[in-house]
Amino acid sequence: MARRPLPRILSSSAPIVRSREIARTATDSAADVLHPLITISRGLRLIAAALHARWAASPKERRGPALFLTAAVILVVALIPYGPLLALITVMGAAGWKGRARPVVKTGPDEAELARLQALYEALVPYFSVPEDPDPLYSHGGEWDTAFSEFAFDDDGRLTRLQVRYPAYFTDSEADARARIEQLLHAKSGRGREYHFAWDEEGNQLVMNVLGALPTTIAAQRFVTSPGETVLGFTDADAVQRTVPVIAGEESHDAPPVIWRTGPRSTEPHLLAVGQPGAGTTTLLRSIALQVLQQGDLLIVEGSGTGEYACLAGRSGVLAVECGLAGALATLEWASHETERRLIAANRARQAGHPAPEDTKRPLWILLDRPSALADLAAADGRIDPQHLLQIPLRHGRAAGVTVVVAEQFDTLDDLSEPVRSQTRARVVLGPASLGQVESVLGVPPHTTPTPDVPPGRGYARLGTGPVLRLQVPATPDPYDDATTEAHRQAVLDLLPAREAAVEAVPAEG
Ligand SMILES: Nc1ncnc2c1ncn2[C@@H]1O[C@H](COP(=O)(O)OP(=O)(O)OP(=O)(O)O)[C@@H](O)[C@H]1O
Repeated sequence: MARRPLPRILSSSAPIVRSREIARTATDSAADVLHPLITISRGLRLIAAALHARWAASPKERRGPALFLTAAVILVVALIPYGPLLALITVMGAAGWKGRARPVVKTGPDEAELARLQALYEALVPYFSVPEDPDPLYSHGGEWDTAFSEFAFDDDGRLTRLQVRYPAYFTDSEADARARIEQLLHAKSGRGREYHFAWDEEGNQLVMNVLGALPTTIAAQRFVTSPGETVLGFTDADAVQRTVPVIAGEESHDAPPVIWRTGPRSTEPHLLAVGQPGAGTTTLLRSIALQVLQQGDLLIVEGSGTGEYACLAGRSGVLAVECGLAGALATLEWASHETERRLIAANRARQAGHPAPEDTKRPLWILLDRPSALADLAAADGRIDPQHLLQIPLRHGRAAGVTVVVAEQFDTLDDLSEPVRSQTRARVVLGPASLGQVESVLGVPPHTTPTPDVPPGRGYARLGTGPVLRLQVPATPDPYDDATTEAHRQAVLDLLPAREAAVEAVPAEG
C-alpha cells in the first residue's frame, strides 16, 4: 500500500520551533513584569500563614485582648493623616521582604562540577574498559553517574570525596594498576592535596578522600604513656585505637598518638628516621630524648657536629653528647661493651635462678644523628666506621634493654651499614619525599599521596610490618636556637632534667 504523505503541519517542525520560542519569550517577559507582584503575593501568603499559626497557637484567654489591641491599632491608623496609606506601604514592604527569593539550596553538582565529573569519567575509560565487554560501565560519551556512586566538592569546586565503581575484570590486586588509577585521580582532582585511596576489592569500588593536614599545634610536653612507650608524634584519629591528653596552644584535648614500644618484648626495638635536610629528624630525636630521660639513660652521637643537642649535655641521665669522631668511637665502644655486660649479667642471673640484676634494667638509649658524616671522617682518618660499633647493641639490644635510634638523610642512605638497615624495623620518613623514597624506607608505598609542601616534622611512620601512619612530630626545637619561640623554648626547658656533674661511665680518651 502506498504511504500517504504526512500532513504539512506535522512534516515541517520549523513553525513549531518558532512558536515555542515566541511562547518562551512571552512567558519570560510576563515573568519579568509580574515578578514584583508574585513576590508580594508570596510574601502576603507567608505573613497570613504566620499570623494564622500564631493565632492557632495562642491560648484562648489571650485571644480577646489580642483582638482588642489589633482593632485599636487599626482605628488609630485609620484616624491619623495618611495612616492607611502608610500602613499599606508598610504591609507591602514587609510582604516584599518576606516573599523575596530565598538563596538557592544546593541539592546537586553545579555545571562546573558536572563537567569535572564527566572529564574524570572520560579519563578513566581507557583504564576501566576492554573492547570485548558487551555492556561496559565505562565508555566514551557514557554517563558518569553510573560509575560514580558518591562524590563531594569543597567550596572551591574541587573534589574532596569520590566513590568509583569499576568492572570486576580490572586488575585491582596489581600495585601498578592501582597506582595508575590513583595517579590519574590525583592529577585530575587537583595536585598539592593529600589523597587517601581505599580499594574495596570484593565490592569493586574505590573511595578517594582528600585528607586534611595534621595539626602542628602540639609541642613537647609530658605525654601520658606507660614505661617502654615513646610517642613519635600524632596521626589520624581513625588510624590508631588510642588517644592521649595533650595541650595544644591554650587548649587541652585528646589526640591520637603514634606510640613506639621498645624493650624485651618489642618486635621493632630500634628506629631509623630519614628525611631531607631540615625535614625535622633532629627534632624527632630531641623529642625522643626528652621522653627517654624520664626512665632511662642516653648517649647521643651527632655526626653533623652542629651542636643541636647541646641543651642535653650534662643533664641527669645523659651519659654523653658527642660530636667528634674520637668521642663518638669511644662512646659507642663503651655502649657495645655495656650491652655485652648486661647480657652476660642477665644470663648468669637467669642460670642461677635469680631475677635480672638491677644494673641491667635501666633502659639505655643510643641516639645517632647522621652517622654517615662520621663514616666519611673515619674513612679519611683510617679508623673504623662508628656504625660498626652499633652491631652488638642493634643485634642484642632488645634483650639487654638497649635501644638504638638512627637519623639519616636520603642522599646518604646508602652509607648506612647492613646491621642498621636490617635491625631498625621501626621507620619514620619526614619532610618532602617521592613515593619511591617513602617506599624505600618504609618497605611499602605510602597510603596517601605525599604532597610537595609539608611543614617540618610531617611525614609517615611504620612500625615493623604494621600499617603506614601519617605522622606529625611534636614541635621540640633547640631551646638555644635564637629562632625558637619563647613558648616552645620554655616547653623544652621544662622537660630537661637537672644538670649533673660530669658522668664517669663513658671513657673520655679518643
Ligand atoms: N615537628 C616540628 N614542629 C615544628 N617545627 C619543626 C619540627 N621539626 C622540625 N622543625 C623545625 O624545622 C627546622 C629544621 O628542623 P631539624 O633541625 O630538626 O631538621 P633536620 O632534619 O635535623 O635537618 P638538619 O639535619 O639540616 O638539621 C628547625 O627550625 C625546627 O625547629
